[in-house]
Amino acid sequence: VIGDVPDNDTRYFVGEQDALLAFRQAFRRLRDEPSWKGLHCLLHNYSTWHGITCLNYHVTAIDLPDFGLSGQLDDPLVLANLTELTVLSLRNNSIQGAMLDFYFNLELTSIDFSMNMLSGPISDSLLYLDSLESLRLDHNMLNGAIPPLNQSSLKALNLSYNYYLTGEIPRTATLQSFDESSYLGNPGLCGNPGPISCQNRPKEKTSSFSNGLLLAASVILSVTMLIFLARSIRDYCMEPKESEVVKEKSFQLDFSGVNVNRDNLTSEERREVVKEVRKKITFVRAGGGFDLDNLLKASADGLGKGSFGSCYKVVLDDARSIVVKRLRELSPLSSEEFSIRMRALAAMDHPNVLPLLGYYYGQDEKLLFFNFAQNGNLFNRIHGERKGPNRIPFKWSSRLSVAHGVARAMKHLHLNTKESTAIPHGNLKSTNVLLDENDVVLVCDYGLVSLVPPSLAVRRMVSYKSPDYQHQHKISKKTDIWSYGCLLLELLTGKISAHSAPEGIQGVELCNWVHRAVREEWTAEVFDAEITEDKSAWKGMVRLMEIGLWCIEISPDKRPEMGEVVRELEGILASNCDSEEDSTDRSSVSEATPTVGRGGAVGDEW
Ligand SMILES: Nc1ncnc2c1ncn2[C@@H]1O[C@H](COP(=O)(O)OP(=O)(O)OP(=O)(O)O)[C@@H](O)[C@H]1O
Repeated sequence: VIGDVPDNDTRYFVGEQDALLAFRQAFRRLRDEPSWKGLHCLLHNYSTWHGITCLNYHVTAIDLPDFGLSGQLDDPLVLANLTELTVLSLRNNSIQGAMLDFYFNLELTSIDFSMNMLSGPISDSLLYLDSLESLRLDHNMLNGAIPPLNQSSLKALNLSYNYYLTGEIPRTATLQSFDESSYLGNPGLCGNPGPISCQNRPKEKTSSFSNGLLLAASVILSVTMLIFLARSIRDYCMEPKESEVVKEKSFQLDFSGVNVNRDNLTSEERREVVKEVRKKITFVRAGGGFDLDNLLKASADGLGKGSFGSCYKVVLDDARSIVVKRLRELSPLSSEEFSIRMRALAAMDHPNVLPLLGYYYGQDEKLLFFNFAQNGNLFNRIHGERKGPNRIPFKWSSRLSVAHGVARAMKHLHLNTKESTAIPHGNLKSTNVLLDENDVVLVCDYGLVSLVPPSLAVRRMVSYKSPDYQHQHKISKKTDIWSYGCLLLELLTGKISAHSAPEGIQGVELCNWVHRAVREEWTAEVFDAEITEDKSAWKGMVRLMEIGLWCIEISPDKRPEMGEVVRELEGILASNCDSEEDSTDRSSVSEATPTVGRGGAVGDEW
């Protein structure tokens, strides 16, 4: 029914949408398919996308048999976000490469990849599909051993004519219950109920056997890894409180040293544990996933403790660095509520917003996963190593592009925040502005106001306290704009604001200080000495200071919108480029000292 949107309409199933888009990307036929456009299940609860079925606003079926799909799915977890998927039918296409993994598609009842060109082993993930009723993988080129499928739900199986399946058909009740037609056309496969007896197998099958052994070993290994994952997460959740952890500077997520007696768990219990853990970790971005086993094996270094928890850096085996943000003192949120909020955060996709990769929801523990920003935070860039030999000057043009990047991110957050469910940033400050390896700005810690009780949000958020915030205890877009103004003042003056200084660091009443400077017509001293050397940029600096003052107008109504700020900054950037060109010609450099005046943008007296 069109318009039948649930109350929680802020949710935007970006994960599901992304999964389908990534799937589409692999096949030209789908890229050209006119119906695969726009939102799929979210707004209508039915799909206009050919072959896609929705139920309760989730994708439940992909049914594209005989559809001319030719190509390869490079990411085996491409459909991981389709957690409600029950039917996957891609029969009689030309799909190549490895089979998909279904570790996160636990509701699957029917999988049909028959008559494609799949190669490589049959995915072990099938072992975890408790509701699987029908599995058709016939007429492909799959190799290796058959995983020991034993779900009683499985009523139809066809693995015939893959040619390269090897080893003995596992003696599980389920696999033994099918007749030989399920296994025909695999000369390396032996044992009941297949057509070839293991005794009669030719000698050269040793290699196949060892392949089988290897595969069986890898199945066991991966199950073992998953049990570690489950136990590690459980043990991780019982780690000392974050204050102790941060004090230690680092801690180990690896519990492989702990004497885990895996034999204590029946296979049924193992599967339960693994399923539970998998259900609790959700990746919200296609391609944003990472190997969880790796995550738990790596050691984690404490990055610091903030208002809502602590951050840890974890370096994965593939050298990728992940940040785990461990949240505390949240509102009591059900898994569903938490996931709606997470998906709202994930939907805030912008090149200057640090993307959420995924999250973990446990009873006592909530974790968010992000990429690590290599060049640290803006606070350290402005104030770090000030007098030390390692200080790299933070030039005007870099500061201006940081100001621009933050403004773009804030504009995006504001435009994509519905008034009714308002999630403004809420906590903009220099430690929440990160720089990646190319110095691209990534604003982080946005939207957390939606996760904490209002009383706590009021006490802990809005780092640079605006007068309206102090009086009314209301967090709004206008308090964000105030914070942005303070951030500009910090960037321009190089002074630490008392309101946003990390614990143990002294700061000044920055807004008052700048207003005094303006009132008393101080000149260049108001700016950080590191940038005033570049005299060609003074005009831009003055203009940026004026924008900062505009943002910290006492009356919220007089503060600009972020869109206006972005426009103003783009004006400065354009003239900055001009003056950089001109500055090669010394004659055009003004020698006048800058004076911050009250431009048209600045109104109220202080
Ligand atoms: N993805 C990231 N990459 C690099 N550093 C990060 C990342 N996320 C957070 N940090 C850094 O980790 C430290 C701790 O962050 P955290 O968010 O816990 O606290 P905070 O930003 O100081 O305060 P608050 O919680 O009030 O925002 C900060 O110095 C922050 O800049």
